[in-house]
Amino acid sequence: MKDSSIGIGLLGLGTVGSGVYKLLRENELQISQRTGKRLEIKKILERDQKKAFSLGIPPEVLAENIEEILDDPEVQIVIELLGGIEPGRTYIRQALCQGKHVVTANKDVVAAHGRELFEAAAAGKADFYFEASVGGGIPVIHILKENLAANKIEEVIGIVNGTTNYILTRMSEENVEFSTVLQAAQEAGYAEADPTADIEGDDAARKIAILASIAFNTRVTPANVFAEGITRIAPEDVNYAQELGYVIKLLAIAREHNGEVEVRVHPAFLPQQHPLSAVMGVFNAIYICGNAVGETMFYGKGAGQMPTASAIVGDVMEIVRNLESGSSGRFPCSCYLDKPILPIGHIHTKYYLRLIVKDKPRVMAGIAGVLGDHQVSIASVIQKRTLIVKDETMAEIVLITHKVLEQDMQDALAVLKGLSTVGSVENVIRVEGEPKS
Ligand SMILES: NC(=O)C1=CN([C@@H]2O[C@H](COP(=O)(O)OP(=O)(O)OC[C@H]3O[C@@H](n4cnc5c(N)ncnc54)[C@H](OP(=O)(O)O)[C@@H]3O)[C@@H](O)[C@H]2O)C=CC1
Ligand SMILES: N[C@@H](CC=O)C(=O)O
Ligand code: NA
Repeated sequence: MKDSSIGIGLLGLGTVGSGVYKLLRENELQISQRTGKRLEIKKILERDQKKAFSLGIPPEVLAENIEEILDDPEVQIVIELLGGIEPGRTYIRQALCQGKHVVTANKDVVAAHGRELFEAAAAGKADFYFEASVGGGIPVIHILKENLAANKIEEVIGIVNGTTNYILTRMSEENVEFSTVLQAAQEAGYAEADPTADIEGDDAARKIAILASIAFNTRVTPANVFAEGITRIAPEDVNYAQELGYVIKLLAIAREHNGEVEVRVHPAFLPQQHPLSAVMGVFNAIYICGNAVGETMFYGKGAGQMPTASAIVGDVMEIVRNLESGSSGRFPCSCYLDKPILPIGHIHTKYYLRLIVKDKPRVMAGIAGVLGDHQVSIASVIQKRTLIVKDETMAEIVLITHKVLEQDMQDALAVLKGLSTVGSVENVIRVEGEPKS
């Protein structure tokens, strides 16, 4: 009789790993009914043994080292939830080369070392699934790889970092200090071990690199992605956005233009009527436009123990079904092309500028002159606040520009910062779309 169980090796028993352990136990009957197999965690690699004890895991399940898992013939599936690049990358590669199937949530590793690991999966005729690496519980990887595979994908725009969306939501709804909200996100288990990756945009950059690679069938790595985080966002910017009919979101944007791939992560003014504007808190959403399907959007919790565990166990169950049907390793190295990446200086977009300038005659004319010299045309101006800086009366100026080449905007800003009449350029935020008039 065919073995009725599938052996699993679990690497990491932290936020997500413990969630996977709990989900496999809580939904054991449903999972076995849907796969025809009992999923059994044979070994766990976790250096903080208190986490195992708190879950009532018997000591004999804890592996002394990775070899106990990689060399165990009863371990058919390895779940990597250690975080960071090493040793996860090495363990994943070793498992795949040995023909063990792997599931991970590790976007750092998948984004930076995908090519190497897909080649290892092909060599080992093993499945390598990473649904949890982007959008947490949202099945966006499966949707792009399978359900939307018939489309020429035109653009992917995502709110793909739960920590920063949670921070921006609370800043706009409660006017809470950035540091207070970041601490709350860490306590909730949303943030990375090093939250800099979240707030500086690097986590979102890894995720859009993965999505763009699949959507445009090309290799995009985090090094290709222009990334800017949310640390410069001030309450004034949130209020001006609201007044102008926008919200501020950390957007991950990927488009293909005539064979070139545009891929960037930065805070953006998004019209309040855009579907992504309604995405609040730790929720993520990925808006995908394909030439056949048109506009679609997928929404759910992008971080957190159980939503992420849901994606992990879903991948494990798909691997079990593949084992049963003899279709493991179906995605050998996809024929990824190497399409050129559009340099950030070549994008055309609108900008929000917030400047502190001397409150004197002809100052505005001077600023308009510099912008005009760099083909930057002003669409609207707000000046309603003055403040005293070093005993001098200054005015806060907010400008929205028409679309302009990024390089021209950056050149203009360099000149503006040198003007004696400009106290400071407080913030520059790209604008995506038009608010409803
Ligand atoms: N948290 C979330 O909502 C989401 C997380 N992810 C990804 O999932 C992965 C896991 O995240 P998360 O569970 O939050 O991270 P945690 O830091 O909570 O868990 C990682 C666990 O692995 C342990 N560990 C790390 N390195 C080793 C090692 N070399 N040997 C043994 N144990 C080790 C850690 O121990 P110690 O505590 O001692 O470091 C910790 O217990 C990451 O790649 C993350 O990016 C993806 C989507 C959502
Ligand atoms: N720190 C990440 C966790 C999920 O990938 C986030 O906040 O989205
Ligand atoms: Na996902």
